[in-house]
Amino acid sequence: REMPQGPTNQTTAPPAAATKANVVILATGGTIAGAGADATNSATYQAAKVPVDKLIAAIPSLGELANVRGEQVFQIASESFTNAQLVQLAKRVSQLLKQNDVDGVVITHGTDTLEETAYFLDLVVKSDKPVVVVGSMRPSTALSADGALNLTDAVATAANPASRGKGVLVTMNDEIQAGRDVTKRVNIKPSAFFSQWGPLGMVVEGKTYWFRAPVKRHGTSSEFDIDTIDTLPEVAIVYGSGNMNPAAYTAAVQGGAKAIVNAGTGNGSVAGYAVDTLKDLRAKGTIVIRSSRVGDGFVLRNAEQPDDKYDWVVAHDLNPQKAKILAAVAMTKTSDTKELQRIFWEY
Ligand SMILES: NC(=O)C[C@H](N)C(=O)O
Repeated sequence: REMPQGPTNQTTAPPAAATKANVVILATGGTIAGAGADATNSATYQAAKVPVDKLIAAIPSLGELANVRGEQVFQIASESFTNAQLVQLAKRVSQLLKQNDVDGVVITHGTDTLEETAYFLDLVVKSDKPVVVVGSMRPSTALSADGALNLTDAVATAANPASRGKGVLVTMNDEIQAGRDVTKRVNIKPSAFFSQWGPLGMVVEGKTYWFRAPVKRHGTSSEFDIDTIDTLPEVAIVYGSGNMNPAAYTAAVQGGAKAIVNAGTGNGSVAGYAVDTLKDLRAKGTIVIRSSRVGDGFVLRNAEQPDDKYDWVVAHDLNPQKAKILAAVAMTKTSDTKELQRIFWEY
């Protein structure tokens, strides 16, 4: 849009560029950078195709919210994210946030594992500056594509000093969610992201509106720091179901897992016929963490299973994929189960 010209309009001119926040957009791929063959292709497309400079250029109004610049970190679909990439991305975020000329960071990301990355950054990036992770459910080539507005909301949130100290945030479908709590709940609609504790706020027409703030440890109050983490231990999730095969637990450990997150039925329960397998693995050193395949609620210690007696850990309200992230981060420091349980209560 054209800005007013000439001396008579000077008092109504937008704020000078120097007063705007500097936001770096780190692009990693995903559907937000996806492209389909036709505008009717909302679900059939290739993720991770459009480079970050093109994403930014497609939304000229971003420049009214902040001084933005892009950096292509990866170009992948998020289901292909590895621990090595998580570490590399977090180190880059940490490095950027230490710069005086960076006020906030936005990360464009596939939605499949967006919740893992957001929680990981929440735990290990020691800064109060806003970090916002964003994706889209439809590629930019589709009718009613959601990426441009989600990215606009992310930049608006990252540029706003009110977003500082609230942990890593996620902007999807007009909402501002806590990176710790949010999870992908629907695999095909723009309203895909949900937190059982509710969104923190909303973004409407480039303005943020806040209603709550996280209480769990994160950012500068976290004991973890990406600057001292180079690798993450292997953690496996084993899914509970009726008539499940306990050999899945053993196979995970044989495959290199140092911890198993049990995506248990109900309140993180374990089939009676599988208990001995898990007790045996724990006796040989594997960390056993009880989470639940049920989306909401939280696993209670010593309910369903005697965790004190078996020396198991409970995942609190973290779903299995979030519990996997916290376990991996925590185990860079300790394999003491009392310490691990403390960490699961606090983060
Ligand atoms: N909507 C998406 O972004 C899904 C895609 N598979 C990804 O996670 O990269």
